[in-house]
Amino acid sequence: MWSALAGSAFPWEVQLTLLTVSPLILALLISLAIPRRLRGIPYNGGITMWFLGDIPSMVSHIRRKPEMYTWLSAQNVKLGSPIVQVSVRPFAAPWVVVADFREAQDVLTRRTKTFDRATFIKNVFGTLIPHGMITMKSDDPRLHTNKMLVRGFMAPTTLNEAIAPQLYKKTLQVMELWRVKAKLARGHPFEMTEDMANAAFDGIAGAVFSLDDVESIILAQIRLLSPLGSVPVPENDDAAAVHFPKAPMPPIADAIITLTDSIAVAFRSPLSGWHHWLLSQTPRMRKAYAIKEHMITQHLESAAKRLLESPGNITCLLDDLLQNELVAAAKEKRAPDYKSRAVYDELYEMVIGGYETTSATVLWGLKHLSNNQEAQSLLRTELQRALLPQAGHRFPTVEEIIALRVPYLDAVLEEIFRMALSASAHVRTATEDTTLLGHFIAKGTNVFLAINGPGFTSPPFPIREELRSRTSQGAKDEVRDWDFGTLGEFRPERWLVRDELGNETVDLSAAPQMLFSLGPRSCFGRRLGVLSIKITIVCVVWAFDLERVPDELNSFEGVEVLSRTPIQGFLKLRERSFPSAPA
Ligand code: HEM
Repeated sequence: MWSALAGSAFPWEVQLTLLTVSPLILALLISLAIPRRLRGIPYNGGITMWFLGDIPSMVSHIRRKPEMYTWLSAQNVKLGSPIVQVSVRPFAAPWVVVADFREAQDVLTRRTKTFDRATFIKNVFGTLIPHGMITMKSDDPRLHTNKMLVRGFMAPTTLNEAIAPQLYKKTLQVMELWRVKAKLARGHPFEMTEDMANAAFDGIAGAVFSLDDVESIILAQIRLLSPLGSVPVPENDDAAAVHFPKAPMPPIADAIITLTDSIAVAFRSPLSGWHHWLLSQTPRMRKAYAIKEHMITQHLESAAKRLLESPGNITCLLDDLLQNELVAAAKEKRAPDYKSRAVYDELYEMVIGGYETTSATVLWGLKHLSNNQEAQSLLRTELQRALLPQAGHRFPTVEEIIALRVPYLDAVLEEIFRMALSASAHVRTATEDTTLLGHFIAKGTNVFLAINGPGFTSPPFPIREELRSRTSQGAKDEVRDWDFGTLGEFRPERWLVRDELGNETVDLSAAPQMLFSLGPRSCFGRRLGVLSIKITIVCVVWAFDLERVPDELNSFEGVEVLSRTPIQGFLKLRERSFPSAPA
């Protein structure tokens, strides 16, 4: 630098100033980059920690095991503490990781003014849906407007009458695809991850936009595979998987999935939203964004025309949103504003929120059912007892599935949610200086409430009662002493109890489960997600035996894209004299 300046054309005053100021700027940058610790909260030490914080450790973990959240809760175990701090973002305050059911429940449901929607989440989703509610703090004045737009989405009538038929239609399509694949695979396992993600996309995109069948990824795949008489099958190795050719993605699905999957960059990269914003400027992403916008505009315009002619004819969530806006506009004597950014982002947010989360959860569920043959056959027996009299040799109708009252099915679903860990931590940001488990938490700190470690899937850390918040202490009796000895096992019966009349029912406090989070900012689409998962599980178990997959293809390791998905999503399906579709 000295020699470069000496030969430069700058006047000597400027050179002197640069020489004095540059080291100061460098020192300032270094001091900003050095992780600032929260006093008293355990953290990883060591020389690299001094400057880079935990970034090298996290990056090396993600290289071996592509999951950030398992690394986070592993730090609690490593440091032997229910509360730890990690430093994984340059120039940013450390994150706090809490691994304890009671404290997570307290933060999410009772300390909602002190802990709000996280800036981490805003950075993850902010590039694609800056006007979606998921990016907003609870005191954001836009939140109310957005909530008004989507207020009827999860109403039982909307879900049962308009949305469930869409989800059901798409589920029967994936059943048909798997029938074709199971026949071609001749008893060999095959990968389901992509099919399940595509089916979930078809389902949620159908529910939100009522997309045409030409946009269905699953139908394109059926068209490709059904005419094939055979595919190469490894003859001398029963454990080897069969692979199938893939149909090209329909353009709208391709664009939306490209955009949605790109969010993983913001989630995993130490530069988070910045990194994702840069990626979003590439020609491929810009093109995908333009296709998505054009598709929404077209659907909004045609639905607005249709709803003005015949109000109340709701076929998807977009119709419901428009109907809300038309009613509000008429009431307020103004023109409807159905092309606001809030409208576009809320509609697309439903796809982002519902696509990968739902498919990942179903995949984990199917893996557990294939590994637990007893639970699977008990579920089938219970479904047959409830449905055979009306359904006979066809798939149950969507109305029959909705009306099902089978406690064992509800218990299986609850156990799938508990073990899926497709969302393995919930995040909040402190809105003021406060304390958590006896430690000072500075305003602005991101707090990760890990649900994939101690207190959930393994015994909790012992915590002195006086370290808990006042509200947590007050709710002590709401949380049970669970038997952690069996929590690593898939046991749906843990949720079943007898009520005072002796009827079997599900006890939702029987085990620690908060997959959809808790409190006012928990999952908005939970009901839709549960409905979709219920329809899929019933149809799969009705149509196929899920045989145990050979060990070499049966790992329960996960990969985080946006949700945590199995790395090995193999299933071995045996068709049970395939049911016909309802007339
Ligand atoms: C198995 C399926 C699903 C899982 C595991 C899941 C999980 C979650 C989680 C963990 C959150 C964050 C909650 C928090 O910060 O406390 C969330 C938020 C959200 N989810 Fe889901 N979700 C699922 C399905 C869906 C579906 C189907 C939709 C849309 C139709 C959806 C829409 C949303 C929205 C809009 C939010 C933001 C809510 C807000 O800002 O208040 N989710 N979800």
